[in-house]
Amino acid sequence: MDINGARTLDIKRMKLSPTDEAKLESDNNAETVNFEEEEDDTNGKGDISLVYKALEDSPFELDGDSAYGLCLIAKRDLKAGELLHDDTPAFFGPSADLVEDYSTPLCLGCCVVMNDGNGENRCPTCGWPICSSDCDNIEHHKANECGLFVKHDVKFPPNVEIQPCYKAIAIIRGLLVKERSPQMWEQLMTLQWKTQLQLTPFPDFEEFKENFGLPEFGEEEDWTRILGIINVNSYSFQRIEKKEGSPSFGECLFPIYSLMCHSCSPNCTWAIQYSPEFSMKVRPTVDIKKGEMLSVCYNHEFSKFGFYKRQEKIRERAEFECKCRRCVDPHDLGTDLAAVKCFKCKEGLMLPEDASDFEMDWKCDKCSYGMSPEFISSFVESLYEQSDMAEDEAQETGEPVVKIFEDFILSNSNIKVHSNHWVIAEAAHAIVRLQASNLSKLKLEEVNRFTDLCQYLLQIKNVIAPGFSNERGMLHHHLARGYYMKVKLLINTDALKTTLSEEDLINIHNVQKYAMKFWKENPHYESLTENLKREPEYLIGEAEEIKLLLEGSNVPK
Ligand SMILES: C[S@@+](CC[C@H](N)C(=O)[O-])C[C@H]1O[C@@H](n2cnc3c(N)ncnc32)[C@H](O)[C@@H]1O
Repeated sequence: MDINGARTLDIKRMKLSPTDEAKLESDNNAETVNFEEEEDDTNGKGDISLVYKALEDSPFELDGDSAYGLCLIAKRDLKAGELLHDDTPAFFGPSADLVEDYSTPLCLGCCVVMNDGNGENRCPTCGWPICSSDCDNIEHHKANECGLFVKHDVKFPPNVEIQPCYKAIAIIRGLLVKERSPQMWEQLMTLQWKTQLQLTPFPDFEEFKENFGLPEFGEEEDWTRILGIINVNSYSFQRIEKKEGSPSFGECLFPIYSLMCHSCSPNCTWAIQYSPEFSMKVRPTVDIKKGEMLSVCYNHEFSKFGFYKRQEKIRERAEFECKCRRCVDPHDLGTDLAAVKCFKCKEGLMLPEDASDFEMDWKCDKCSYGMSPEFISSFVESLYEQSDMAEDEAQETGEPVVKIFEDFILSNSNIKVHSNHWVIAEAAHAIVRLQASNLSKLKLEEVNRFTDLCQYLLQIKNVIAPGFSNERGMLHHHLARGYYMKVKLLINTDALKTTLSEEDLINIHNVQKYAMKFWKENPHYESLTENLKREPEYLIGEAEEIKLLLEGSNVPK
């Protein structure tokens, strides 16, 4: 369950007029050359002493690394699960990536999509979308663009497309930090604002400012700098729901956690709290030794892929080459999430020898047969598409979707790809998600298959998302609920005592306890909708029943 969407790092492209796009296209090469010739100003020229000062009381400090740039390292040994420093955003803004047009605007206060019959609600002062009277007085709106829009008579909707319009709200709030808090501005100016690969050119802001209605506001250089800082550093949230059915989409710039680096097998987990003001919480998922770098996974979506596709995504969308310990290993830390079966001998496994060489042929470890990465990539892509069509296939054929996923696993696992290959793991995950919402209706053999799949996924996550990670926590939750259903079914057929020993029941209770601990200490918990909060409540009741059973009572019924 990915509550917070992703670290933004998914470069948001400002849509420019066609003329500008063409101009940027032709300027692009020249720009790259200039960029290389320029002295390296990737991290800006703010006052770094302010960063040191801001970190004085925290259990981590600033460090530098040749592969990662600035990063945070532990000042003392950190314990798995301990809550680190809460960071409040220097500014945030609604993110319109998933919104189509101005008819369902985003609230400038809480970033909720106004699709609940409140699409016409406006701020009484500036006339821009505000969902309710609760949001009228939100400081981030009132003290920022609200007055500016009144002063310059900027009306909603402005004469620009919806995505850049909302991006401009975040940029304007960032620019206003310069006047409202010069110290924070200096601190922000130390942040990285250009990506390593620099695939997306910066827009020419002059025309945009004109169309938006703020031709005189802010220097173009500062607009560019703040957009760059947002693109490289902001964390986005996509699924925190203020109320059921009305999701919020936004991105926040955190002055401290912007310095944390990414890992595809991280040692910390993060969450953005919806209220009071989008604070960010970070916890180590494993014990971290003094001097070790803290890392989070910027985008959980990427983590599921094997090394090749994952790196491709990170390069494309975050514009850097990931140097984490998982990405430098073609074996994905021994899980072999990307390994395919040899096309020739059908026995060996194919992977490249060097994960950092994207053009290297993949070689069979038994017969040395080689294939190009492009071929392997399109082969894997077509397998994934096949499993991705399961829902459509189920609708067309009337076959249960779980069966279609099962057949997919059966015909590909250990036949065309490694049994841990990410396309297989994804199909297994799809089954777990589908069956989890249907557990009380499953037969014993289906429940057994469900718990087997949870364990299969756990053996992968134990390596790539170790410790107290969200992924392992959720899998323990599903496993615990599956075990409980099994106990219940066995009791109903009077087969409990002959099937499960007392030791088995103790193990089941331990899994329940682990899952409850995951919920209790989960930084995502407060952000869950009421609906999702019911899940841990079921678990607590079920754990109580297993405990009573262990003590000799005759529950559950
Ligand atoms: C949010 S910033 C982190 C702080 C940044 N290193 C700095 O110097 O300010 C994200 C950037 O850090 C670098 N980075 C973070 N994680 C990395 C990783 N796993 N491998 C390589 N570079 C990484 C990339 O340049 C990325 O665009």
